[in-house]
Amino acid sequence: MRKFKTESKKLLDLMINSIYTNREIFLRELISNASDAVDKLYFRSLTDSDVQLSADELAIDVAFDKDARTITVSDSGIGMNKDELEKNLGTIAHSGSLDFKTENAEGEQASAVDIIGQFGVGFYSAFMVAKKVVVVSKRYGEDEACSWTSDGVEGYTIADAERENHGTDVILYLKDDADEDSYSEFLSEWKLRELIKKYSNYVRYPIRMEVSKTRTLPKPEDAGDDYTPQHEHYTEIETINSMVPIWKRKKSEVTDEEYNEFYKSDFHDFVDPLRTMSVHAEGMLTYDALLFIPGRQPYDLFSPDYKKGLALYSSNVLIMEKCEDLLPDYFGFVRGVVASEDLTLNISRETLQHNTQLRAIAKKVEKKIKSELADMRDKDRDAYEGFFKNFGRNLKFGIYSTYGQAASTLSDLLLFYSAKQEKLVTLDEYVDAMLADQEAIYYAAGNSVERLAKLPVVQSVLDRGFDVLLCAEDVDELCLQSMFQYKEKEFKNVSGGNLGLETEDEKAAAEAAAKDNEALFAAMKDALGEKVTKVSVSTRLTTAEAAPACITAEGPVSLEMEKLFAGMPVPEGGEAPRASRVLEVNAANPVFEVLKAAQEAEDADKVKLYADVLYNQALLVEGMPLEDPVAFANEIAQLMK
Ligand SMILES: Nc1ncnc2c1ncn2[C@@H]1O[C@H](COP(=O)(O)OP(=O)(O)OP(=O)(O)O)[C@@H](O)[C@H]1O
Repeated sequence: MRKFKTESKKLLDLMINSIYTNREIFLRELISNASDAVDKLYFRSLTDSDVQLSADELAIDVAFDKDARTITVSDSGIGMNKDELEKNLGTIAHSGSLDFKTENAEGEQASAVDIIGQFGVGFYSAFMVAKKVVVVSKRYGEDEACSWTSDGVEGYTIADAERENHGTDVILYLKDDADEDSYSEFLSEWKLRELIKKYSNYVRYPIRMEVSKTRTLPKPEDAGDDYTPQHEHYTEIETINSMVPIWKRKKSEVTDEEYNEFYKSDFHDFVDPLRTMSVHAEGMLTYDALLFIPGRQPYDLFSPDYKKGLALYSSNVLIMEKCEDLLPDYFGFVRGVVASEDLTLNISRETLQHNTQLRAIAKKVEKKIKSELADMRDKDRDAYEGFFKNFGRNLKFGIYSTYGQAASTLSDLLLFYSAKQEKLVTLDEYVDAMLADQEAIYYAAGNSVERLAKLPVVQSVLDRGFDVLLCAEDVDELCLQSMFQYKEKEFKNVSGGNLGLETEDEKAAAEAAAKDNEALFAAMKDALGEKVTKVSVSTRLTTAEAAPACITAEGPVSLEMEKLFAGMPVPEGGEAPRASRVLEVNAANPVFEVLKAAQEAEDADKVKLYADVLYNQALLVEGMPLEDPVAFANEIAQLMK
């Protein structure tokens, strides 16, 4: 069989320029290699009693030199000799680390190490930012040090070198700044610290860097009253990473305080999380997850800039800052971390090869969040109401945007304001409190609970003993309508078509009033024209005390939805959907007698005037805009004359 030939120059170019989308990951890759090298030596110390290591040897150092434009990553790990430099860095896609892992997979101590490398390409990412890379290395237990130098284009040279102790220095000579590409940004303490924190915070060995600090000098004894405190700058070696991932620790051993601090620092919040959840799963896929429900609503939650997702770690190295696939949209407010050693990464470590793994984790994560919320709803109602105030909208929108599909997960988490109980209730609580003969779940939609509570149509349902959910958020009605029903009880808008709540007597009375006053209703419909589809006798306003008239909507578009659609952009040539409005007249209210009298007197102008006034009043009560407020004001003035 013939062997494939490779154009190594082209392959290298491909490695450097096509694999990664984000060049700042070069530091992550070099630190991961250093960590692997330390890990290998640590492994030796566990399996060979002649190998004794000091704590200092189990560390990684990062340094930079602004003038020389270099960044150096050093470790006191296993190191490489000439042959290894040739094999590992001279062969693209050869991973000495993968070999190590495979060779030692069976050993007793295998679980003590956490080797990150597997593809044999990460090192070359250095050439995204460096025009030259020099590696100086000395293999543990050997006397000679050697170096490997390359410009990442033509090839590499290997030579003898000096290094006191075992380990490796990787020295990057940064590229020159070009118009749009600045490499100098990496030559700063602040930037390197940020990158270490972001990608390598949980690497198990300390990553140290010299940092500059300021301190106040002690006040001299002979200082006078006018002494102003003096400061001095100094440098100090500091460990930048926090090393132990909090999600790897047993829940019982971590204090709430520690979880809260972790949440606030890693997710940039200044308020403690409302709830913290931890998941540890073993089996086909072993992983840990640490999830937080924020204690406040992020200011950009509903802006297009908000990105949902959980941080994804593999072998303690950050793979994705926000892995969207781990969270459904409706739980997009949850922050947290998923960490697993079992993920099949793609070569750039930017994504996974198998989405089935993500799907399996996402399913578990969703279940966990749901059960946590249900638990809070049942055991800590105050906290839950606080949560719902912040994120209830996400849940309602989740039901609407999935056309009701998410209702099976979310509907029992919803809260609505009950007009009868004057507090927030769940749908279960509403259904449990339903009267024996109640067939539907009644709701009213508008823009404030207080206003809705006063609506005649709401009062008429309450008067019959039925509770009404007062829905004051724009998404409420869309959410209820996409669910259609809850526990086989249909949702019904109290200002929708006939609710069928009237008694036989009321029905008969309404029919009689309609029959006796056909001409009056025809005249009123005539007067109102296209504004209404019908003027009829109300079967919901049936007492003298109830309002003289109300507006209801027949058909699928409710009055509240009409308002909502009116605020949305309409496609060209289209028209915003309108509700079919019905003016319902209360035949028991004294006003009806006045109407009848005007009709009997054949005073068409008066009938028109009254119809207009009643219609506009009903619109006002509903919170609907008047089509012609000036005309309405004139009509009222006319009545007063
Ligand atoms: N600091 C180091 N000390 C010792 N060996 C190293 C060091 N850096 C790299 N190597 C060797 O070079 C090999 C290639 O490194 P490279 O970063 O390209 O790939 P990798 O780490 O094996 O895999 P991946 O592409 O998944 O990161 C490593 O497997 C390791 O054997």
